[in-house]
Amino acid sequence: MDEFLLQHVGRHQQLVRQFKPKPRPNEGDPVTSSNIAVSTRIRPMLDDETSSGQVPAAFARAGESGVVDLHELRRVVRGPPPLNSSSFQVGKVFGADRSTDLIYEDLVQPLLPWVWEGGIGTLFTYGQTGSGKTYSVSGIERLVACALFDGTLQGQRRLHVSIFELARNSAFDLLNFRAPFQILEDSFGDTQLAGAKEYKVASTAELLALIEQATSFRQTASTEKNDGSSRTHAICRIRIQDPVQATLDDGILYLVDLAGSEAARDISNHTSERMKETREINISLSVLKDCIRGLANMDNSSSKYKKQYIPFRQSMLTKVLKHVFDPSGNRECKTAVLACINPSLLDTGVSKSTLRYAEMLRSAETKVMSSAYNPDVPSTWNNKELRNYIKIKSGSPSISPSVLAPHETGQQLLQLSTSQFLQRCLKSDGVTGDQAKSFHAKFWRLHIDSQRSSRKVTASSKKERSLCKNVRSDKCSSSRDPAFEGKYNVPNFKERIRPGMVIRWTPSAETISVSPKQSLAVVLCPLAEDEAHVQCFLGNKANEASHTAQRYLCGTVSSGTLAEAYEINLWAQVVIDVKDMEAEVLLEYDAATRYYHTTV
Ligand SMILES: Nc1ncnc2c1ncn2[C@@H]1O[C@H](COP(=O)(O)OP(=O)(O)OP(=O)(O)O)[C@@H](O)[C@H]1O
Repeated sequence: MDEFLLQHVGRHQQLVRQFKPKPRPNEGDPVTSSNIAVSTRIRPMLDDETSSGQVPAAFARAGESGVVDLHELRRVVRGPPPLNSSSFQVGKVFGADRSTDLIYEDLVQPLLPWVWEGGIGTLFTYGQTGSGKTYSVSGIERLVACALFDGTLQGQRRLHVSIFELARNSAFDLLNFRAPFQILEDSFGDTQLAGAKEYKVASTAELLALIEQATSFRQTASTEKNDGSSRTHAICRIRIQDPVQATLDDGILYLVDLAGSEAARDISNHTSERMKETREINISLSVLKDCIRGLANMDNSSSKYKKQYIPFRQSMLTKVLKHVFDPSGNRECKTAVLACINPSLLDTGVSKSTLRYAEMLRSAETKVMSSAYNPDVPSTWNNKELRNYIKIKSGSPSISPSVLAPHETGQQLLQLSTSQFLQRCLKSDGVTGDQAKSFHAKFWRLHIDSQRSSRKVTASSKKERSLCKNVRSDKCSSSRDPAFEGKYNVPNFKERIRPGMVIRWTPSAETISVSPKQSLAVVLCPLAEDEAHVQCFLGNKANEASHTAQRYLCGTVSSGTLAEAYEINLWAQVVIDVKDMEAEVLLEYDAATRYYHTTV
């Protein structure tokens, strides 16, 4: 495939120059107060890539913030290869000309006041091998080391640092000659590093010296893509303790540089030992992806009722990142994710997968904002509504809304630990401990009361959401619509209906009670005129009707978390009349996300 792509770089560049992007549907204002910020960095092409004839195929879209365009060339039997373009929406895109300083200012700097005040903040980078994860994290670590001691953050704090790596599902201490240690969950559900060294640091220079020491111990190897490839996940954990209020939770900042995923092409020359190591890395990244999927599928507006299984205990990496993924976690955390992309034409497949997960995480952040405002349900309040409540209901003197909730939503304030909540209240002039406790109790009472009646709310918002999903799938592109068939003299799809074909359909008045919301379905088998139900899938009966059947048993197709991503539910079936079928739809399976996508 590489050879084919390199042979056609000229055509690729010409088609990319002619590419006219379709504007992405307006997804509303960018989310600014959510707990997860997702950005993408497209690194520059490296000299050896350019000299081997590779060209860039991933671009930040000009004029549309947060959109990445990815252009592949598709191999066809006859004729010149066409361009297959996909676009992805993330929070921000940092193109090849953007510096690490800029990424730090945008993604990580906002985490620092948060962890300084006792919150948990995490930055993790992911992406294929050689995509610039270590380059980005090491730059960011240096900037964090400066910012923590430059006096901008107010108040006295004690800082403690551990740096370790995860390899083969075990943990090794990079500040203690790679000594192995245990990662355990304590009875409060918090992750503990049992046996890892933790150093107290009092200056930028001390912190930088520890980071450098850890880097020298980190396990690297040469890969097809990267001479100094990190073959482990490296984690720098900075614990921030307030010596004046020792009973408060410590703030924790995690800076995580993940090992890169390797495509089949990258591992062709691996020894069996390296293959084993690659398998372990891929397993832990796959669990991470399952956790991202779980997080994206979780409905934050009703999380207490719609339990989503997030398998964060299945790998050491996600155990360490438990605070990011555990839906029942008792501390609010903020997470910044940097999805790193190698722009080369040869890497579009893996880049696509990286970007799909970035989109999934972004959909997790948008859901936090999705529930409609209800004055009796604190979890539906945005920051302005929350501040208003604090101003009116916090007693006299009133608690300062900008100190208690500088940027949080109601849902986020509920996730704040009690000690953090009280500590913030006490910063307002004249507010006593009793007043702070009583306001905390009042806020929580309102939340608990709202939960008792929220089952009804959940049911109705579920209905709204599935209607939205319907609108989205109605818009899905059909590559075999009647216009196409007429123009290119292809037999009408209704003459070609066969098992496995995906069709778009509109439920008629009779079928609407069966499945009012489905608009895509996969054909399973024809039904004879008199057959109300399929009786035997293995015998002749179910399938003996001719291909001119008027009704088909079909599996339903539901929308996934991403736009234009679908899941096929063979077990949820519906009988569809041919007259209700509108067009054939081509879906492409993406093994990485385990969703089907409409082909471009
Ligand atoms: N933004 C950038 N500007 C210039 N060079 C970069 C940039 N990002 C990465 N590089 C270079 O690309 C190469 C690969 O980067 P890096 O080692 O950070 O990749 P990685 O994603 O950490 O890879 P792995 O997963 O294999 O560890 C390095 O030589 C690095 O210096």
